[in-house]
Order: sequence, then C-alpha cells, then structure tokens
Amino acid sequence: MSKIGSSLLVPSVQELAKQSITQVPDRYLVPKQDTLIIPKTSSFLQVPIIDLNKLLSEDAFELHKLDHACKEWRFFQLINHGVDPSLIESVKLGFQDFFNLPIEEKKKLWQKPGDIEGFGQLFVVSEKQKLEWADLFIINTLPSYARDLNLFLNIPQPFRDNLDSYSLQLGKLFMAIIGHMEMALKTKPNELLKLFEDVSQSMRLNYYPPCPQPENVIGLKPHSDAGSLTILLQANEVDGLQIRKDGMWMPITPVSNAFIINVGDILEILTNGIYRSIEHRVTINSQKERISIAAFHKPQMNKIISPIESLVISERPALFRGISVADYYKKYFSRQLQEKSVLNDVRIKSNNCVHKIL
Ligand SMILES: O=C(O)CCC(=O)C(=O)O
Ligand SMILES: [Fe+2]
Repeated sequence: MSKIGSSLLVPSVQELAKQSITQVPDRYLVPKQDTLIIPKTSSFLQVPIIDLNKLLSEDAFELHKLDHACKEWRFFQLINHGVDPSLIESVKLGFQDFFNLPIEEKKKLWQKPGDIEGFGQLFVVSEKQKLEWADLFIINTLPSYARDLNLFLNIPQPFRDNLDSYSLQLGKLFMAIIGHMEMALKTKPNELLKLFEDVSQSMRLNYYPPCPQPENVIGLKPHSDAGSLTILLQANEVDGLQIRKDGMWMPITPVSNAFIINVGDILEILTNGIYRSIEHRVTINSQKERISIAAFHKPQMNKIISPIESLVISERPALFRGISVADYYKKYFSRQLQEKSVLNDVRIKSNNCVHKIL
C-alpha cells in the first residue's frame, strides 16, 4: 500500500520523563493553554450516554438521542456496546506491557522515515515546531490484508492476538453505529454504509507520561479527527481529554465500561455538515501517566468523499467539494495538527452563506 504521510522522527517522551527532569526542554514548552473550562460539577451539561442495546431493539427514543448527541455534542459515550469486557481488560494490560518494553525492543517497531506506522509521533513537519508531550504507536488494523505484517507480527503475544480481536470487534461496532446513524438521518438504505465496505481502520495508542510542568505542555493539540467516527478507549483512570463545547473546554470523565465516540471530519463531509466533527485536546497530569487507544474508521483510500445525495437539498446545498480519502489524509498528515484546518480547505466558500467554521 502506498504511504499517505510521514512525520519527522522525534525522541521518546516516555524515556525523557523517566529521567526525573524538573525543567521541560524548550521543544515541548507551549504558551499556557486557554483555560476556559466548564467545571466538572456543572450539572446542566450532561454528556450524552447512548445505549447500543436499546438501539438494537429499535428503541425510537434512543435513536432520537443518538441523533441529538451527534448534532449538538458531536460526541457521546456508548454503553452496552457488546465488545467483550475481558478482551478490553487484556488490551489495557497488554498496552501497559507494550509501552514498558525496553527501548531497544521498541526501536525495532519505531517509525521508519517516510512512514507513519510504529512507535513515534505524528504531524511533526518542522524541526522548529513545538512537540506534544506523548509517545504514540500507530498501526493500520483493518482490513486485515492492509496490515504491515513486518510491524504487526512483531507485536509481542498475547497483545498481538488481543489487538487483532479487538480491532475486529470494533469494526463491527462501528458498522452498527453507522447503520443507526443512517436511520436517524433518514438517508436511503445503505447510502452511508456502502461507503464503508471493507472498512479501513487504524489505531493510535496514546501514552502521555506525567510532566513536572503540566500547564506548560500539551498532550495533544486541539484538533478534530480526520476519520468518520473515532471509538476511544480510555485505558486507565487518569483524566485529560477535553472537548470544545460552546467555545469552552469541557473535561470528560469516562463512564465505566463505555466507549467514547466522536464525530470526525469525513462524517461531517458525508452528512453535509449535519453531524459535525468535534475539536478536542489532551492535557497532562503532574503525577500520573495516561493511556488511551483511539480507533479511527474511514472508507477505503480510493473512495471519493462528498456529501451524500439524500442530504443535499435545495435549502442545504453541498457544503463540501468531493475529495478522495487518500488526498484528504495526505493533506491531514502534511501539516501541524491545527483545529479543523483540513476540513476548512474542502469547504465550499459561497458569497451568500457564511458557514460556521467550528
Ligand atoms: O487520548 C485521548 O483521550 C484522545 C486521543 C485522541 O484524540 C486521538 O488519538 O485522536
Ligand atoms: Fe483525536
């Protein structure tokens, strides 16, 4: 498979954090993040919780809740999702061991110049740019024939097999969610689903070490995900994820046994802006490491993405021009992560209507 991007090689932050430094190197120091935060105790703002069991039993109210969550929050937590809880536990434990492998072992799985899979970072396009306080492991997981076997087969067991089962279960879960979104959006049957035949899934394992100056670093800059839907597993009990809500940042504490699901750019394009991608960021803790696994889902690289037919009507003309998935990702990986800048590039600019950028 041809490669869709690369990122400059950077040192491991996990190794740096092990050295008990008191002063963070300049490359990671960012201006203080805007801290307009919605307090966690704010009771009027409840992150939507969607129950997949209810959706599967054709509960009309739950379908309405899903639609509302995607329109108003662009983000929800999913319970009763059907993914095997013992598998999830094994994946969490496997993740810890995987990142705790000796650095010599991890180097065998490090990103190669010109590629993005493996241990490393993303969106590093200049030696001068500020870096995030995190290490990643990136891997294409579905369809299984698209896997880089050199990388995949070098993941130690039993983590490799667990990651394999986890990726298959999440792929099915993704299709179930999209199927329900299609019903909520009242598209023609299969209009969205058919784009995701042989769904392409990649995973990003995020490891955020503790930092002695947490307010001066950022774990993950404000961004929207490029894919259609992200299924995120917060893999330990440390908070850090924040979503942008009404111009403020809202910290998210995962509900137990739930997945965090968020709308990405490609779904915003396909739904003609009815479901919009959500900006989010990750802050760092002074004492504790944080780990998470994001699974991104997109149509195959050669597919053209543009607003689907039933969602383009005279009162709502197409908001985005068509672009191939491959070209979208090439843009995404060729620049620093910056809010919704790539999506804004494919937005149709019209004189009569000012489209909301966020
Ligand atoms: O670590 C998290 O909670 C969020 C990760 C994320 O946003 C991403 O991997 O795109
Ligand atoms: Fe993200």
